[in-house]
Amino acid sequence: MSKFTADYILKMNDIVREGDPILRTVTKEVELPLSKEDKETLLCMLQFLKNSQDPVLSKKYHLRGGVGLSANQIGLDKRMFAVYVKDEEGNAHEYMLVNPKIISHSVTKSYLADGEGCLSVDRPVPGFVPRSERIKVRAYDLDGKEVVLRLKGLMSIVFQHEIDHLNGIMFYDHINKENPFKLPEDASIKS
Ligand SMILES: O=CN(O)C[C@@H](CC1CCCC1)C(=O)N1NCCC[C@H]1C(=O)Nc1ccccn1
Ligand code: NI
Repeated sequence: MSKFTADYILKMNDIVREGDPILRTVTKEVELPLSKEDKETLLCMLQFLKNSQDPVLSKKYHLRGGVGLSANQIGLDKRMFAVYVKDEEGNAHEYMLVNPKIISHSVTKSYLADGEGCLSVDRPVPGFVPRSERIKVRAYDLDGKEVVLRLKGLMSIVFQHEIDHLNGIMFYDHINKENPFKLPEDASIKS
């Protein structure tokens, strides 16, 4: 069994930082049906995100708040990620998915108004990160069942950030070098 069992409390020192080659790796597809080990790792990753957004636990464990986490960010060459996002109404949306593929996307772009950060990047990198405004994703859940998700808004951006990680892409790869705050005409800004 790997270190990342369901009851293992993931901390910031378990998260690899830029410079580690695993972050520039195109991660390997995960075998289906999911092994017990891979299921436990995903549960551990989701718990980290929940802890990181909990006012008490994030302080107790010194966690930076995170809404998504990819397996290569904890050093695993596996095509899987977890997402935990609370929406404006306070409803939580959680996902633990493997072998994701963006099967279609909008021409229109969107950006986070404050740019993006990354738990694997210990420095601010200013600039807009252009992303597809809407995406359709096919992936597999913990039971190995195929899921197709149509995403927009913040969730679409989070999924693109995580799927980028699984392809060895960092958010700042998308920032315009000449003018980091360049906006094409058809962009909508998400705050
Ligand atoms: O690969 C995964 N990561 O690197 C964790 C990242 C993933 C998000 C970055 C932009 C889209 C996905 C993460 O969550 N953060 N990045 C660094 C610290 C802040 C935090 C964050 O952006 N939080 C947030 C954003 C919008 C709304 C609410 N909270
Ligand atoms: Ni990241």
